[in-house]
Parts: sequence; structure tokens; C-alpha cells
Amino acid sequence: MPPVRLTDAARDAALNALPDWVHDAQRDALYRSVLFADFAEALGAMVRIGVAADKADHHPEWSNVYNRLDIWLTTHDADGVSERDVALATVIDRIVGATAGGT
Ligand SMILES: C[C@H](O)[C@H](O)[C@H]1CNC2=NC(N)=NC(=O)C2=N1
Repeated sequence: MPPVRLTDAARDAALNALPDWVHDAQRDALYRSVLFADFAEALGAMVRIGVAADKADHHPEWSNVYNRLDIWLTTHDADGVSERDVALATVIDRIVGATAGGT
């Protein structure tokens, strides 16, 4: 099934269960930043997230500077946030730890 853009209300309801994530209105994306102990920890998490994302065929937009990882989840095929982004956010929280270093 092609992904469907969530309504704003459905997206906000999903965000209630993802306290480390916010809606970035400019990019229409779920957004989280994570601070790791150092670059090696950040890179390790990126590899684990990347493998999970590729398995799900749903890929993050992200930026890494040393120990900081900024992540945006949006669905290009749906022009906004879909259930796929909510699912990937949940997987990412499991990998990096919910609230562990999140801002
Ligand atoms: C062909 C392939 O399934 C699509 O291009 C997938 C790949 N990964 C993707 N990732 C994200 N974030 N959004 C998409 O719409 C998307 N589409």
C-alpha cells in the first residue's frame, strides 16, 4: 500500500507517544536530535538505524556533527508525515534509547 499522509490530528496523537520527537513544520517532518558520548557512538547508532531503515525501505534525513545527530522523518511518497515515519521513530527510540540524550 502506498503511504498516506497523516492528518495533523493523527500526527499529533502519534507524537504524544513519542515525547522525544516534535513536528518540524517547515520540513513537515518528525524531528529529534540526539547527543552521544562521542563520534564513534553517533556513527554506531547511524549504522544500526541505517540498517533498520533500509530493511523497512524507509529512510531518514539526518545530519551528524561529531556527537550530535539530527534526524527528520518524512515520507516523500506521501508529501508529509505517514505511519512509516511513526514506525521508524519508534525503532530509532529503541536503538538510541528514549530520552537518552534527546533534546
Ligand atoms: C522505491 C522506494 O520504495 C521508495 O523510494 C521509498 C524509499 N525510502 C523512502 N524514504 C522516505 N523517507 N520516504 C519515502 O517516500 C521513501 N520511499
